[in-house]
Amino acid sequence: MASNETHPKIDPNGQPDSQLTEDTIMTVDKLGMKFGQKTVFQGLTFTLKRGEFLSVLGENGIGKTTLIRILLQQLRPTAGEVSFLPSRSQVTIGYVPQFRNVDTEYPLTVKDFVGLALHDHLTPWWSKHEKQRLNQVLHETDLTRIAHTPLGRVSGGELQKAYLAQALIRQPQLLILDESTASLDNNMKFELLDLVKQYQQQTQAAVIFVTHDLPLTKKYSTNFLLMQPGPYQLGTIDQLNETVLEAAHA
Ligand SMILES: Nc1ncnc2c1ncn2[C@@H]1O[C@H](COP(=O)(O)OP(=O)(O)OP(=O)(O)O)[C@@H](O)[C@H]1O
Repeated sequence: MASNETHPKIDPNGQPDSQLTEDTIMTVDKLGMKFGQKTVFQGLTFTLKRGEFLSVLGENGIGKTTLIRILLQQLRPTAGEVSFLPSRSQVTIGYVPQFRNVDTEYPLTVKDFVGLALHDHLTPWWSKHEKQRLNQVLHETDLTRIAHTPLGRVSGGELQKAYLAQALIRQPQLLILDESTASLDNNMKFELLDLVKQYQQQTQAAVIFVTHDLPLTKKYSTNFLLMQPGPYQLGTIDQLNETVLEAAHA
């Protein structure tokens, strides 16, 4: 777990946390994004450390998914930069999307679906080592029992676990969840995040969790980033109080 001493105090002016440590996995420096004339955010500066669980909060349309798409290099920012340490190629990123229904006729089994993430391209076989890793991740995400069930027949919670298993199979150092618990029932939300936390504790991975869910944020996060129309706020989770949230209408 990252030490609180290296984290910024609540920062209403968006000042950078300049304390790079050997635990730092990512730096975001004066990041800005515009679509045409519309500025989504600007001057976003923070660092992410191994073992940190950062919840990204903020009202609809404030730019949370845009930030994630920049981190995933799906979008190029209009200002500033994101750097990974020691380098982008040495940081594996896992991504769990928002829940979406799968066609009930979707033919792949849970196991085949999770295994898709083993390769960047389709291959007809898996190596012995890959089969072991696949079985291990199915076990860790509690999917062994339904490994041979077609994905179109599983519940919403099981589907999200399958996406999580896909994201974990390459043992990412950074795991990004973009509203991945939305639409799940309460028990399932906690179950999914328990699995995330378990992985994080085993590996010291960093987690970025985009959410509107405050109970989950408070239970699992070490830190928060609150995006809002004025200056954004960063802080440790014990600094996330009602005043901060009310000010942001989050
Ligand atoms: N490709 C795009 N082209 C133009 N505008 C975009 C594009 N992508 C996002 N936007 C706009 O950028 C703003 C931020 O969108 P974004 O999806 O990042 O918000 P969000 O905080 O994730 O919202 P929500 O909580 O509803 O998911 C919105 O006004 C959105 O319409």
